[in-house]
Amino acid sequence: MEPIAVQLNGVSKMRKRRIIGPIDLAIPEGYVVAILGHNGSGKSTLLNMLQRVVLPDSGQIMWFGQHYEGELPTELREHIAFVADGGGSEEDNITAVEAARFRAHWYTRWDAKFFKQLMDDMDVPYDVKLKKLSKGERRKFEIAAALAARPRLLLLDEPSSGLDPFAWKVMVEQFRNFMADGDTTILIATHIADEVKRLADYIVLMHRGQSLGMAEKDVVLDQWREIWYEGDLRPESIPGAVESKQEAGAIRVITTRVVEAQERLELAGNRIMKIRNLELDEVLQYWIAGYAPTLWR
Ligand SMILES: Nc1ncnc2c1ncn2[C@@H]1O[C@H](COP(=O)(O)OP(=O)(O)OP(=O)(O)O)[C@@H](O)[C@H]1O
Repeated sequence: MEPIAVQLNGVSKMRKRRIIGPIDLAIPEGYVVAILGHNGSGKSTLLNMLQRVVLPDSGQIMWFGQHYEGELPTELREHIAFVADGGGSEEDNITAVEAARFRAHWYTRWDAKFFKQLMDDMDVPYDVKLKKLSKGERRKFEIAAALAARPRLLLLDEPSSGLDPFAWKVMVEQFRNFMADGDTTILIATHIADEVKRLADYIVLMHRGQSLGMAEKDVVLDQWREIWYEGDLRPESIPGAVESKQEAGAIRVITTRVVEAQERLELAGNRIMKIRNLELDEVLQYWIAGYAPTLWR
C-alpha cells in the first residue's frame, strides 16, 4: 500500500453558515491532489486545518502517519509550505532577499540556489519590498519561496491567481520539474479547470462542506462521454447512461461506460454520430448530482 502523507478521519469544523465535514480522506505521498469545489465549499478551511491554522472541532488528522495534540512540532512545520490565496503578510516590509534569509533559517531543506534560479526564470525583482511587487510578481515570489523550501507537504490556494497566461505556463513547467525530482505531496485548492488538468494526479471534490471522494484525474476526464446516435434504442437501456435528450432527430446520451454503450448501440443497429469527452465542469456537475466516477480505493 502507498504511504499516506495526510489522513483525515471524521474531521469537521463548525462554521457560521455550514459545517465543514465530517471529512474522511487519505492523500497518497508524492502526488498532486486538486481539492475542487465551488466558492464556500470548504477548500481553504481544509488547507488551513492541515497546517493547524484552524483547529477542527472533531475528528483526527495524521501527518505522515503521526497524530499531534496541540501545535504542530517544528520538525513537522519545517516540512510544510503554504501559499495563501492573495493578501499581504508579515513579510510585506522586507525584500525577497531578506525574506529568503528568514526562510532559510526556518526551513532546514531551504535550497538557496533553486530559489535564485526560480526568481530569475520568473523575472521577479529581489531588492524591492514585497508589498511593492505587482500581484503576479508577489505570487511568483510566494511560490518560488514555497518550492525552494523543498517541503514534504505543499499547500497551494489557487496557484494561478494573479498570473498572466504566459507566467502560468512557465509556472506549470516549474511545478512539473519540481515534481519530477522530488517527493513532495502537493494539495491545490482550486476551482480553475486548467490548474487541475495541467497539474493534478487526483481530484477531491468538495461540495457544501462535504468531501464527495477522491478519483484519479485521468479517470474523471476519461470516464464520461456524450454520445449522439440515431436509431430506435431507448437511451435507458444503454450501459452507464445517466442522462439523455432527444434533439433534432438524434439522441444525446451521457454515459460512464462508453465501450459497453458503443457495443450495445452497434449491436442494435443504431448509428453513432459523435462521441465527445465531457469537460471537467460538466463531470463535476454529474458528480455533485450523485453520479461519482470510479473513486480511488
Ligand atoms: N474564519 C471564518 N469564520 C467563519 N466562517 C468562515 C471562516 N472562514 C470560512 N468560513 C465559512 O466557511 C465556509 C467555507 O469557506 P472556505 O473559505 O473554506 O471555502 P472555499 O471553498 O475555500 O471558498 P472559495 O472558493 O470562495 O475560496 C464558507 O461558508 C465561509 O463563509
